Amino acid sequence: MSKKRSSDEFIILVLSGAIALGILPFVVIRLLQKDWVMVVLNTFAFIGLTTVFTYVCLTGRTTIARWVIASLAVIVMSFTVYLKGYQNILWIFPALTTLFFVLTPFLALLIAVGFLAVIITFVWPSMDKVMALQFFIATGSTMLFCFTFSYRMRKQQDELTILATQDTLTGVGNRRALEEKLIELIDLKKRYPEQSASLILIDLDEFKSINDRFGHSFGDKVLTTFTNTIVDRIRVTDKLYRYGGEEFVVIADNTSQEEAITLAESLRSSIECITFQGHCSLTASFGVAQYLKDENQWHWLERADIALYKAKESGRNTTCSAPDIPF
Ligand SMILES: Nc1nc2c(ncn2[C@@H]2O[C@H](COP(=O)(O)OP(=O)(O)OP(=O)(O)O)[C@@H](O)[C@H]2O)c(=O)[nH]1
Repeated sequence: MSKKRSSDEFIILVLSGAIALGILPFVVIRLLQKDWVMVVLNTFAFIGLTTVFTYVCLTGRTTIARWVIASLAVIVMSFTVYLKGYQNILWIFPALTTLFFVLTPFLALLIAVGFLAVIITFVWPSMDKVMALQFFIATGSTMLFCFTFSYRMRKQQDELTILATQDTLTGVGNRRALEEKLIELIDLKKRYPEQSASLILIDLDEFKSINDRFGHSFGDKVLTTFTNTIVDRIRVTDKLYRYGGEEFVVIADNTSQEEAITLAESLRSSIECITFQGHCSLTASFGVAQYLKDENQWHWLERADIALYKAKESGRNTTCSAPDIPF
């Protein structure tokens, strides 16, 4: 089955693959010229980059790969300019650009400035004033363009991630974020089956009547007050998600069924205490389900939903436990 690659993996694969292919002709040329030091240096870069390419291809991991590419770019280019002098200065431009592709903008800028400082010490004696000016303007503008581009791209990426995973009204995680978190958590439970995790499905009681009596925007305010109350009460490691209109899920990692019921009961009491300018009070029903070995996220949610249904049937403003139906 073919695996969809992330844009991160794609960038690293293109960079490592393209630079390795670009270096290969120079390994051959330096061999023919019997320039052994350059043969070793270029072969080192070629092997490093093909190793990165293969590693990312097989594992999909990019963190180490980013650092290897950045280190190779800086080390190999510094040695090349040191050995070959000013005639090889052109190569520092792809090296500078690479830094901004693989590292965060500020880190790339810091390393790029250090890298250029090293290069300048090597080429300074062979530069006249005009050449030096050309060098500063060309490298400075390259860094400025790369930094601006990379900074904007990262900001947009962060904004898109928030848009895709956050509920716009309440600011808690949305259904998509919930599904991603459940898949990640189930993967973790498969590796560490001795650790528990529980889901608390929460549904506000008679919320339609709040909307009908006080209006939709008042209903919106009730929803945000409710989520703020829950977020304040749960641990930082627990997370709240909006599952649907007035339905929410708390994921409590490392929490057994009994502990989750205690948590749900304390959340239920906190919600009961909220009053809205004397207009109305709020209650909610809770369904609690501890993760069962081998079940998937849908089965887990379905069991929590059965418990929630039981809570609604028992008269609302109560907490019920999910049945242990094996998957
Ligand atoms: N204000 C507001 N209302 C919403 C939002 N999303 C869903 N709702 C409303 O939530 C109400 C849910 O109504 P029902 O599904 O009948 O549930 P309920 O009235 O809470 O009754 P029970 O769940 O049986 O206790 C509907 O009136 C929806 O319009 C929202 O983002 N803002």
